[in-house]
Amino acid sequence: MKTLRDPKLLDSAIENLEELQSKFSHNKPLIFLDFDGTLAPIVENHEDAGMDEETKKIVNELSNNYAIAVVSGRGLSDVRDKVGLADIYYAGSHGFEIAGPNNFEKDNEEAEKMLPVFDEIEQKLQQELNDIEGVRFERKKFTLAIHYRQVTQEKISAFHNIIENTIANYPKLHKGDGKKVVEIKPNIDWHKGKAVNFLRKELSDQENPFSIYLGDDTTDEDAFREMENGIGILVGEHGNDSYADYRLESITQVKQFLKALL
Ligand SMILES: O=P(O)(O)OC[C@H]1O[C@H](O[C@H]2O[C@H](CO)[C@@H](O)[C@H](O)[C@H]2O)[C@H](O)[C@@H](O)[C@@H]1O
Repeated sequence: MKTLRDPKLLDSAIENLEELQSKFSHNKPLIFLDFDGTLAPIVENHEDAGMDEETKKIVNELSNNYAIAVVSGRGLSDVRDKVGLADIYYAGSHGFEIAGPNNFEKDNEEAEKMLPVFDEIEQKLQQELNDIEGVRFERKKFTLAIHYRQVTQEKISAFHNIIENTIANYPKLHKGDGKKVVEIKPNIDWHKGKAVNFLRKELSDQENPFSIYLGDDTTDEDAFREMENGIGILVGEHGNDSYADYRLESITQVKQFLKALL
């Protein structure tokens, strides 16, 4: 059972590398990687995010030695294009759409039924938020991100109020938060943690394979908390307590850590 802790009290995964590696010395771990804030730096416009050449090379080499999956809030096709590796697994839309090698595909069936509701709320929110400058919509298959990184401080509470009032009329949807983004998701008991547990069965023949999950945002907490046999590593901070076991300060440290696994 994982417990919530102040991230400042978490041990560094880099400074405690030997201790950490000893936990899986006889058992090659599965590796789960979040994308934004973990493999790619957070940038002003969501379209511009990307991995640098060094990170691409490390993830590519890692995929030759380990079973890996990238688990992202981004849409599946978007994150797959940005990572660019054909032979690994991906979970997009916060786990609602999953794909892997040999044409493996698994969309959440309940979420599938909600696509018309997403179309409706997207249109409605676009009209209602039209007067707030800087709002950016990002439609993923099963989730809708509404970015406010470029909204001025004095408009932010109006932004949240409009979304709150609108979503109150849509019981089939619920609202989550991320870094300067509101995410509208299906109101279904499914998230990155459940997607990771599903993938752990796909990626391994073992009953309960050892796994490592690296992530930076509140949505990654679902994966840290649900991890049955493994280590969660929080990258940077998201402003709240964490279920992670270790921390890394930055994407530079993520690269150092992943290189050490090669
Ligand atoms: O689960 P992740 O892979 O971490 O995706 C979470 C969200 O990341 C993206 O938004 C965030 O990164 C943007 C680019 O750096 C930044 O501009 C934005 O403010 C951040 O919230 C992505 O656009 C979302 O769809 C993901 O859900």
